[in-house]
Amino acid sequence: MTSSPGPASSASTGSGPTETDHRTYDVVVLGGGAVGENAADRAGRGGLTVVVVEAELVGGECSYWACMPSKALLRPGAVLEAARAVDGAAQGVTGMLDVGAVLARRNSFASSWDDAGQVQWLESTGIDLVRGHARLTGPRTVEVHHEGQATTITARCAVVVATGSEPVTPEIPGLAEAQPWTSREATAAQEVPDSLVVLGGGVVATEMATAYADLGSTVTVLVRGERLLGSMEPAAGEAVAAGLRTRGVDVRFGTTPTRVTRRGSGVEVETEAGVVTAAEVLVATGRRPRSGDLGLETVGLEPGAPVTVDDSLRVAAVPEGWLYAVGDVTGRVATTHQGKYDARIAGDVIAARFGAAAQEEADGHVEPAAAGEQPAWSRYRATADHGALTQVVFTRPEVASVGLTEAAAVEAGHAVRRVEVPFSSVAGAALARDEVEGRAILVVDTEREVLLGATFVGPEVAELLHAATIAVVGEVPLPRLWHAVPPYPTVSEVWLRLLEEYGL
Ligand SMILES: Cc1cc2nc3c(=O)[nH]c(=O)nc-3n(C[C@H](O)[C@H](O)[C@H](O)COP(=O)(O)OP(=O)(O)OC[C@H]3O[C@@H](n4cnc5c(N)ncnc54)[C@H](O)[C@@H]3O)c2cc1C
Ligand SMILES: NC(=O)c1ccc[n+]([C@@H]2O[C@H](COP(=O)([O-])OP(=O)(O)OC[C@H]3O[C@@H](n4cnc5c(N)ncnc54)[C@H](O)[C@@H]3O)[C@@H](O)[C@H]2O)c1
Repeated sequence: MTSSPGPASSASTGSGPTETDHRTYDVVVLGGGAVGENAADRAGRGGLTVVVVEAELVGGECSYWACMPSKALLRPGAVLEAARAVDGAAQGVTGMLDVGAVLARRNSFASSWDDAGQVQWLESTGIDLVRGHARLTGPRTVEVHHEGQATTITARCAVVVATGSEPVTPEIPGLAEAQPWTSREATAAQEVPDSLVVLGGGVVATEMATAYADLGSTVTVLVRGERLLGSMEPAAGEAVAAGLRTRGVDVRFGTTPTRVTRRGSGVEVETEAGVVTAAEVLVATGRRPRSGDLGLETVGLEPGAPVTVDDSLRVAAVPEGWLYAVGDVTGRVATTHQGKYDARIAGDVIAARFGAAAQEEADGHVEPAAAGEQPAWSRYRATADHGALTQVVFTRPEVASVGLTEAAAVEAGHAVRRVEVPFSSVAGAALARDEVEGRAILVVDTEREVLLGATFVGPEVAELLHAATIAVVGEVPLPRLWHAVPPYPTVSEVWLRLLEEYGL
């Protein structure tokens, strides 16, 4: 163990990996996505030598094929629509989206799929990068293969798995052979197809249906179940379905394809209710942990399964506490911000157990800070993963949620009251756009009079969410929230309406 970040030991004399390259670091992070980067950064700040192993682009899915490019595709349509929603401004907005400019701006937000900037950031933090596909070969040992060469890396302290997730393609006859789009093609496309069939009713399906409708595609969404955004409040899915239909999207519920065939310049999607043809088909039916080819079996774990962790992000099933996992691969969270939260905690736990501070404590015979179970809301325990997850769906209307839905709260055994108000009761919302739509929902624990969850559905509600998150995480009693006065005339006055509706 070294006491400060710096060059780690290496058996290699050359500058790059060779066939006999063997390196040793305090911490080895498998996967350089946004989440892995954060774990590496926090461990490094704690005085440990760290290497990140990355098979594709440093920055991962979020930077190049997920959050950033998808939001860049969605934003221009949202801005145009916001202007059109206000009389006086609407008259000044007479044109359509400039599709070429939208795609060019998206390219820029995806750094043109070049990770030089993120590599530079790694270098600036003193974290080393090894490119290639990593596999565990046993406790604390990783082998990396890249362009015919192998590097063996030994971790003195910890290995962190941060390899993300990959899309699932359902077993529909002909679908795989039809070479469907996944979220990668949808977020990176350089041309807009005339028409698009989307399979799925979750976040990717609704966001990409919105984006491609904005860009001029004729979009059909085939949903297996009876609602969109099934894990959120039902009102969210209903509003998003209505919003998509208003924008010309054909949303069909209770529809599962029976066969998909690519013919000439398009695809035919057969369903029990008839055939849908389109230029492309996008599969947006969920993701699975990217853990199938990671050597998990060498340390007693199941390849392909989520890498299950405890609240310190440690893989408890592996003895001696050297294996950690963060991000999508854990099956615990599926957003960048929640993955990064876990990564900050994992990095801090590792630094506290093995870093310079831990050394000082151990020398003084004091128990290292992150050993053992930590109290709720400790910086070494991912408490927010249970009951305070946040998410924004960038559809129109937007959906922003934190914590438990009413159904989840009831199922968890809480005494619950649902409080709901329309944005039409808020002066600031009427100023923001001429036709006010949307609603705010609170889920209140009536025994403790604190919030268990909140959902906002409406235009540009994303920025309203953090106040709710603070109330949930801070377990702020509603009578105290009464003293948090929202300015007039802002949309945040919806908080006042909600508390009045509750009876304060
Ligand atoms: C279309 C879309 C839009 C999204 N939009 C949002 C959003 O707006 N906001 C949000 O919070 N979340 C969003 N998400 C979710 C978000 O992208 C993920 O939660 C996030 O990328 C997970 O980060 P991660 O670091 O765990 O995994 P990834 O970003 O997948 O990173 C994992 C990295 O590990 C590397 N890797 C994998 N296996 C190996 C190996 N064996 N050896 C070496 N390297 C390996 C990969 O190449 C990759 O770079 C979106 C997802 C999709 C699909
Ligand atoms: N704004 C954001 O935060 C954002 C945006 C996009 C994606 N993401 C994350 O990425 C993850 C993946 O998104 P997603 O939309 O692919 O998954 P999802 O789990 O949100 O939705 C999957 C959808 O596919 C349906 N489905 C599943 N199997 C099917 C089958 N065999 N046939 C037909 N339909 C089927 C489900 O019923 C559901 O409607 C999500 O967990 C989400 O958190 C986040």
